Formats: sequence, C-alpha cells, structure tokens
Amino acid sequence: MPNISKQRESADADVVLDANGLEKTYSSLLPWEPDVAVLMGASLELRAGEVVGIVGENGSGKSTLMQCLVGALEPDSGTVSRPGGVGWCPQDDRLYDRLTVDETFRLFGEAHDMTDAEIADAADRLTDRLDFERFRDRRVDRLSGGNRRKLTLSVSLMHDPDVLLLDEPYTGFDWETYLAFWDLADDLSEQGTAVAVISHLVSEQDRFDRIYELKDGELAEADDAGA
Ligand SMILES: Nc1ncnc2c1ncn2[C@@H]1O[C@H](COP(=O)(O)OP(=O)(O)OP(=O)(O)O)[C@@H](O)[C@H]1O
Repeated sequence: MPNISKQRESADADVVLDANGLEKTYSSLLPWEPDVAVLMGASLELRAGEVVGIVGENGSGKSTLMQCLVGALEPDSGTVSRPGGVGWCPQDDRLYDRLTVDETFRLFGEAHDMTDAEIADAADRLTDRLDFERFRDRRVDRLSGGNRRKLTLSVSLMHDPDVLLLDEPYTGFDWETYLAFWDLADDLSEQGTAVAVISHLVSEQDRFDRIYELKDGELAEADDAGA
C-alpha cells in the first residue's frame, strides 16, 4: 500500500514557492474614481522542475500577482513562502541605460554575491545561448528592444535560482530567440528549476506542465495543460 504521508512529505519538499489567499486592491487617488480590486484570494504552488503558465486577459492582474510573488509588492492579505532562491524577469526592463551589457552582468552578479569567475561564466554562457554576445560592450540605451529583453532575462537567471518568475519574457523576441528561450527553459526545468511564465497569450500549451488562469482576482488551474 502506498505511504500517503510519505508521498505528501516529498511533494511538500519539492515546493519552491507557495502563495495563499493573496488579495490586493489599488486605492484610487482621485475621489471620483473607484478603487481597483485586482487580487481576491489568489493561491498557487510551484514545485521544483515544473514549467507553469499563468495566463489572463490584459489588466486581469498578472503583473500585480508576479510582484506579490517576488516580494516587490506587499499584498493586502495572504502569504507567500519562498523556501528557495527566486529570479524575476519583470515585464518592464529595469536596467541602467549608461551601463554596458557586461557591466550590467557585473552589477547584478555582485548583487547576487557571485564571484568574478561565476559572473564571467554566466555572461559567456547566456550571451552565447541567447545570441547577443556581439553586443557585450554596447550600452543598454543603444540596444534594440529584443536585446534589452535578452539582458533582462539573462540577469534574472544568472544566479541559478530555484524558481524563475518570468513576466511576458519573450516580448520582442524573433522566432529563433523564442526557440532558444524555450531550450533554455527546458534545460533549467530538467536541472530542477521551477519556471513560471506569465503571458496574456499562451499559443503552445504543450510547453507547460500546468497552466493557471487569473480571472476575477483568483487563480484556477486549466484542465487541458500539458495534455
Ligand atoms: N500602481 C497601480 N495603481 C493603480 N492601479 C494599478 C496599478 N498597477 C496596476 N493597476 C491596475 O490594476 C489592474 C491590473 O493591472 P496589472 O498590470 O497587474 O494587469 P496585467 O494582467 O499584468 O495586465 P497586462 O496584460 O496588460 O500587462 C489594471 O486595472 C491596472 O490598471
């Protein structure tokens, strides 16, 4: 007979991010505009090695949810536990215009307490993998939108986090880069990294183990993901 409590224990041990009952309302600054209730009890669990999609219409609250998950925004209520290290690729590139690509890797790498050798290795590996090594000396404000996105994605995962939260990661990617992105995500998942991808549009459902839909402030698992 299977040992249910053992199974439960090992499933719990795999959880790298657990969010429960998240609520968030943005208060209106103007008296004639109503408050915006965005999250109304959103819960989700991410386990090691999973590739999970989070979909929802424009304005449904995906970025608000993502910011609560990484800790950039305090929910009004609910809890988020992050037993593992987190990497975050925000929807808007948060880069410094005056730094070059290599300087950006150094800045983020040092913030992650990486050694010089680890930073150099991550920069070599990721610029090669996403095919932007020829821009390593270029300043961020002279990069194309797609290359800025590659850099944002790269610095979000250069420290090998246990869970990677990606907000519309492939906006602006050409088809080759989109495929390179998925190769990378699949490799990370095989190494045990949980990868969550937020998108208003999921065109290839079979790339995901599970898909959550954010609707009316709550998350529900879609039935046919990964089928
Ligand atoms: N700082 C803020 N103050 C007030 N309202 C906000 C704020 N940020 C977001 N909102 C509102 O909250 C709602 C959810 O926004 P959010 O950006 O989380 O949605 P989204 O699903 O990520 O949208 P999109 O797919 O268009 O990126 C929207 O109605 C938005 O206008």
